[in-house]
Amino acid sequence: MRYVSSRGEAPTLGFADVLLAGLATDGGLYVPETWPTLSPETIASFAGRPYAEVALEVLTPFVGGEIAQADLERMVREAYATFRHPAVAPLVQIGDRHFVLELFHGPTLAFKDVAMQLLARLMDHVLTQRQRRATIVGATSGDTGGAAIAAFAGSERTDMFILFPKGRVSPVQQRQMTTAGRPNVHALAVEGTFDDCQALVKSMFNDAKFRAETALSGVNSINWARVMAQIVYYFTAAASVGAPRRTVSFTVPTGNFGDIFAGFAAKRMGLPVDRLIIATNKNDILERTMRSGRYEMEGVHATMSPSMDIEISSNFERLLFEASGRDAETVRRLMQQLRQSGAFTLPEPMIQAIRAEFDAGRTDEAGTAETIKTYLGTTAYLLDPHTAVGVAVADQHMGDIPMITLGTAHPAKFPASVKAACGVEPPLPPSHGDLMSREEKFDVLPNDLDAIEAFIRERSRAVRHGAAA
Ligand SMILES: Cc1ncc(COP(=O)(O)O)c(C=O)c1O
Ligand SMILES: N[C@@H](CCOP(=O)(O)O)C(=O)O
Repeated sequence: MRYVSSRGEAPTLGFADVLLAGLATDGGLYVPETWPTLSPETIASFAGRPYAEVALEVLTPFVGGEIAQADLERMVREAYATFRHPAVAPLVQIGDRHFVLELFHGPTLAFKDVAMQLLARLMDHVLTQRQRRATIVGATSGDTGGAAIAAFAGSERTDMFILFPKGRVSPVQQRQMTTAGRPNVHALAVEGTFDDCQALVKSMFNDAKFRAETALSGVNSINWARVMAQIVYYFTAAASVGAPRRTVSFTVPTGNFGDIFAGFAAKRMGLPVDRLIIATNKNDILERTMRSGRYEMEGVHATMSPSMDIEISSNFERLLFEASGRDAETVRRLMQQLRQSGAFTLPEPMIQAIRAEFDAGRTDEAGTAETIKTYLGTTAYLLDPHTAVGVAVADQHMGDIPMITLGTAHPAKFPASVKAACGVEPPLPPSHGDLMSREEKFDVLPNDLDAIEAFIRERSRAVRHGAAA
């Protein structure tokens, strides 16, 4: 399996290089050169099978033989053994044909653990084989950071720097990043929004000297391996409600478009998916794009679903590549317009191609709170605010086909918002023990590329020096 960049000007790479590269050198995102497919019999066989077994089957074609099968199998098994639920990603029925796919039973209570637990093992494996180290940078609106720090803390081959928007994550999310107490992980509170943090990360990748000098790598969903690992649960969920015999739809609480793009990938691989529904909060740029065909930034609003407070939805670029018939020149042009003017208009055939497979909906703060309260009252099911956005939008799109809404976070990550919505304050699971009383350690930095690069250079030198001493 080879991977190509959505902007068409970076070298074609194999899996291990894509894993370490993060962003392509032309600023684009890697996608598989061709989509592997799974037969209906294989998909049917996934029902009731252990999650790790299904993961191995879905992931193997993407790895393309670059990691020995026995090693891949061991890493997959170990990654999913960290989950508290034996099914890893169980389905819970909340309506006649409506299910929530609970993706929050991993170490940090959000869907990011599903990919991050595997990504850390894959990266360590490849770095060990190559006798090298990497500096990992990541931007987070709350969940990616904690999941990455939990997965990489103590890794001897990586120094990790996570940029989060100061004051815009929940206290639980912040503490998951700031209390790890490991010398190789660093939480940086940036004076800005998630989009600023993500732009800083992309600028570091586009700074060729810094990238080479620090052996830069990334763990956001710009890294193909993140999206790849997220494809698996679309198969397990659909198979357990009758696929491929039955078609299903998915509603996905969306921000950076990584999770829903994984659903698109599952469909390309042969999963019978009817609609992929983009659910947005007040930050509704994708919902507006679906209506008008114009992607236009207006500024980010802080909401009770903070992990979705995003306007530059990175993985939308992967969809643009597909919807343009893999026309990298068109993608480059649209991305340049976005950089220059904060907007672009999709050519009509592209927006039509997207509308053929995707729908979109939004809900505001009142709608999110109302959904939490209603579902607690009618089904005794407690939603986190992100999943609630998904459930509210799914309810706008219910038809005869089973609907699976992705449950992206545990309500205990957002206790204040959940309590305000329904009066119940969800407790943290025992695995989180003393999280709220541990000592926090983080640095506050300006939204300034030079300052952040200087900080990273200085800190990773100090860590390496300390390790050598
Ligand atoms: C809890 C939660 N829900 C939904 C999202 C949106 O997912 P994506 O960015 O893959 O669209 C995120 C952040 O990514 C998240 O942390
Ligand atoms: N919502 C995310 C934002 C980063 O998304 P990613 O999937 O690209 O890592 C978060 O919680 O950090």
